[in-house]
Amino acid sequence: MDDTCQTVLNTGLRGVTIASTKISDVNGAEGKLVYRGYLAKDLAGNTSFEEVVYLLLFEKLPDRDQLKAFQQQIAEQREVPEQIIAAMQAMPKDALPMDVLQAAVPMLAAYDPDIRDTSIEGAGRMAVRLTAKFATIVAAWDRIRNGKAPIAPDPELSQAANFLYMLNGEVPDDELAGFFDACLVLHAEHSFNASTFAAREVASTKAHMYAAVAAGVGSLSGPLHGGANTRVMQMLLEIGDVDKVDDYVANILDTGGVIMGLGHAVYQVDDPRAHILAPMSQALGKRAGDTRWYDLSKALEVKGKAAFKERKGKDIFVNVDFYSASLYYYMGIAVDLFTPIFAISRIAGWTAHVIEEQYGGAAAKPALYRPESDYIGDYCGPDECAFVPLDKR
Ligand SMILES: CC(=O)SCCNC(=O)CCNC(=O)[C@H](O)C(C)(C)COP(=O)(O)OP(=O)(O)OC[C@H]1O[C@@H](n2cnc3c(N)ncnc32)[C@H](O)[C@@H]1OP(=O)(O)O
Ligand SMILES: O=C([O-])CC(=O)C(=O)O
Repeated sequence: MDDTCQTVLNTGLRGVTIASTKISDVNGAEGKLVYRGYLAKDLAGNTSFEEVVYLLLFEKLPDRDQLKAFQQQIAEQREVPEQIIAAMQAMPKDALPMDVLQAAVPMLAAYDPDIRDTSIEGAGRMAVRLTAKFATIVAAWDRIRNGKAPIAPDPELSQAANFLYMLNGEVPDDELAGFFDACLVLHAEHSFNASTFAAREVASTKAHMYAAVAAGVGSLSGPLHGGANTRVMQMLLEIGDVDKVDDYVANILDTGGVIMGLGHAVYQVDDPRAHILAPMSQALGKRAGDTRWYDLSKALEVKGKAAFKERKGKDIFVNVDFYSASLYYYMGIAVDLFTPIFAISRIAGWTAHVIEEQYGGAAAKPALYRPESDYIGDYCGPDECAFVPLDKR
């Protein structure tokens, strides 16, 4: 390894700043999340997902006319080529939804008329297409795997309401659509999280947007990242009852496991998004006349935090995936769709970051991410091993 390199071995790059960005800021100490200067908590519930996509892509909030035109642009791009739907119909019905979504990304690239256009305008059009179509793919897959025909998108509906409509065949009421919209707003962007970093790393090679986004989807699927929301719900279902929380927590910590939805690589306080998601989960529980999953989440938060502190002598906090789980469950969404739902929102952040990576961020950086590694493998004594042909080994 080059002596001039800063050594941050096996730290997962925690605390290492690798590039500047104008897109978002995560203040881990204060628990603040800012999208292009605006607090995400001020945007959720007060703006639509489409407004936030516009903000992330075009660096400012739209005025009324700009928003109307942008909503129309998104609505016009929601249809997915029938060949891709046919390919999905040919897939095994038990395929993982994140695999299906990831597989659809290069297929979408094959149908994108701008795929050879390297201009920033072309990238912007690709970003809009991907954002519009992700929701259609996720909803279509859920229907296909359940033996139902996909529902065509309704251009009159918002991205949030249209997703729920394409999933269930029913237009959601305002409260449900509003809550789902707020979820999309809250999941849209989070600086250099693992999946965005993966997307930016691919974009740094000058590969096209779809190649970068496919990497982002793969990274988001992991249980330590976006995949945690599905695992949180599986954990709640496994516990099943508030009375069993103590035993569950003790057992998981005794066996070196992790409580899904707790802990974060950056936040040293509660994730600010959890404070908005939790009351929405509680409200939907009340509306359903069954607050069990919210109550169980709350008990798990309290007891999990206390047990962690007792054992490790330090605090742990809830992250975005903790309360989104019960919230989506109350919406009647299949548990393994929670992470694809994260993706139908985070696509906005990924595409904004790909554009920033390729067409200019806040400051110049070398085009290609290429860190060093420390070789700790074998040599044959002081020298490299002498090669032995196959038939002499
Ligand atoms: C959208 C998102 O990506 S948000 C994150 C979603 N992921 C999860 O909810 C999965 C559960 N959480 C975790 O695994 C972790 O908290 C992470 C990966 C998210 C962040 O981890 P980091 O801050 O890097 O901490 P790290 O994994 O190094 O853990 C530090 C210590 O806390 C422990 N710890 C961290 N999170 C948890 C948890 N949820 N439950 C129990 N112990 C935990 C670790 O075991 C480790 O203990 P040790 O020091 O005795 O080895
Ligand atoms: O920032 C992270 O490490 C994970 C996260 O919360 C997100 O991607 O929303």
